[in-house]
Amino acid sequence: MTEIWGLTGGIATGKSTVSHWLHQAGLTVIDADLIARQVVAPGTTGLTKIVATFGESYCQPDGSLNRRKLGNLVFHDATQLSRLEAITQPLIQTEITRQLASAKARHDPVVVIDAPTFFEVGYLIDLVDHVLVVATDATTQQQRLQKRDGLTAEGALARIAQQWPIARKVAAADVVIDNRGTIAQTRQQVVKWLDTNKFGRSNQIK
Ligand SMILES: CC(C)(COP(=O)(O)OP(=O)(O)OC[C@H]1O[C@@H](n2cnc3c(N)ncnc32)[C@H](O)[C@@H]1O)[C@@H](O)C(=O)NCCC(=O)NCCS
Ligand SMILES: Nc1ncnc2c1ncn2[C@@H]1O[C@H](COP(=O)(O)OP(=O)(O)OP(=O)(O)O)[C@@H](O)[C@H]1O
Repeated sequence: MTEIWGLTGGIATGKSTVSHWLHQAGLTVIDADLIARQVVAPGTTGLTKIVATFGESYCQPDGSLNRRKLGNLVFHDATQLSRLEAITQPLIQTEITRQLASAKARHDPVVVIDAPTFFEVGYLIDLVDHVLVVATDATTQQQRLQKRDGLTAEGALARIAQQWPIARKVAAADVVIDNRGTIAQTRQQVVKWLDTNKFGRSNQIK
């Protein structure tokens, strides 16, 4: 029997950091952000549809998607974000469902679906047994996002505004990892969660 967990949080609250440790500990991780990139790689129908919808100017000279330009458009305009999601979400959903079926067929004991818009997309909640949320306060979130992605305050706040507020995600969580402190403090909480549930090998986390 495969136990399935959702892993989510707000943009830049630390999902990838935690997800990386869960992978190191031997859990099967389905990474929605990675899948979202794969379904719009050069040569895919996803990219063809994006170019047909938003225009050739959203492609770089090498034929790949101009992610920064498209991000600046859709994260400032909810209508444009909906148009993009209408293209990408069905493709992402199909691939997540396929990877989950493979993991179940292999009898993987624990599968984690790591998705930033886990609650927002609606369908993922029905696939999992429990949800783990990685959270920070709003100021820390904004500071880390600006630093990581080289964004202005306005650019960071626009991206944060496209998701559920982090407090709403925390309220909907079964387990919350508090990532306001140091990386070491967060790692300690993840190790405790793994050990308490007897999931994977927490001593493999680096
Ligand atoms: C708009 C795009 C091209 C911007 O690319 P960029 O490389 O700048 O960002 P990246 O994809 O790494 O995402 C960074 C973060 O933005 C946030 N984000 C991404 N997509 C969305 C969305 N549809 N709604 C709200 N937040 C989002 C997430 O927190 C994500 O972790 C890209 O985010 C995209 O294609 N988004 C639509 C696909 C999607 O819904 N992805 C979420 C996976 S469930
Ligand atoms: N406890 C921490 N202390 C300091 N920096 C941190 C901490 N946790 C994460 N970071 C940094 O904050 C940034 C955001 O973390 P991360 O990329 O893991 O977030 P995310 O939730 O996966 O973001 P996204 O939604 O954009 O995919 C990264 O640059 C990461 O190195």
